[in-house]
Amino acid sequence: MPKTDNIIEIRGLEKVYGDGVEVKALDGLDLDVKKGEFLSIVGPSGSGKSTLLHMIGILDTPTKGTILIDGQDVTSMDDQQRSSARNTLLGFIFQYHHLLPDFTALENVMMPLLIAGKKKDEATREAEKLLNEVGLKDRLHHFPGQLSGGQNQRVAVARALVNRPKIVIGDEPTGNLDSRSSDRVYELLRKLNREFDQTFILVTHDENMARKTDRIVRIVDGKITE
Ligand SMILES: Nc1ncnc2c1ncn2[C@@H]1O[C@H](COP(=O)(O)OP(=O)(O)OP(=O)(O)O)[C@@H](O)[C@H]1O
Repeated sequence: MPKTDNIIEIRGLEKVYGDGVEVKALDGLDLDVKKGEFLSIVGPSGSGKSTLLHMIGILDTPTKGTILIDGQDVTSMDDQQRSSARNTLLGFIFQYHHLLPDFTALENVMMPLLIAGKKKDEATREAEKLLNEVGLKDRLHHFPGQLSGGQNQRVAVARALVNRPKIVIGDEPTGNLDSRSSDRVYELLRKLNREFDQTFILVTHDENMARKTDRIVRIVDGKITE
């Protein structure tokens, strides 16, 4: 196979939902994403953006087509390989990835590091650093129930990024945030993208943010139009 600097290669991707009334959410979609690219996905409601993100996140399987992530065909993996690829390659900034209510902001962000086997001191330091960067230095020991929606979202952003996944995917990562917090989160993602050569793929309705990314991929009716 020829060597490529693409971290993601998608070919002929199709997703059909439903038995009875069928909906073709993705309709033969091709997409290459370069390592270290910062990409935004835009398009009208129902065009297939979240479906595509779920496929890239190895959270759902396509009806047809292939997805290569970091050279591995994730569409031919069994469940165990899929979950291992998900844990080692990907970070998620999704609204439904809830924080654990009985743990503080700091503990929630430390969790992925502790699971990965890091020492508590080191995990604490790294989690504190990221929480500081998302502007929550003075909320480390608050529980999710004591934080606002936007603050919880920033905790979730810190948690998704803390173990430096190669690819970070986000569905409206700045959706609940005011423009100042939203800019701040974007700047943080950009900084990590440059420092650690992490690849970012974000679905967004925020044209302002989309314009700042390296490339805008526009989806209409399950196909890429530009
Ligand atoms: N689990 C499902 N079962 C059946 N149909 C689905 C399912 N998920 C999505 N769809 C349909 O697939 C199409 C694409 O949905 P998708 O959520 O990917 O769109 P989207 O571009 O993310 O929309 P939005 O911007 O509104 O979030 C829609 O017509 C939707 O109704």
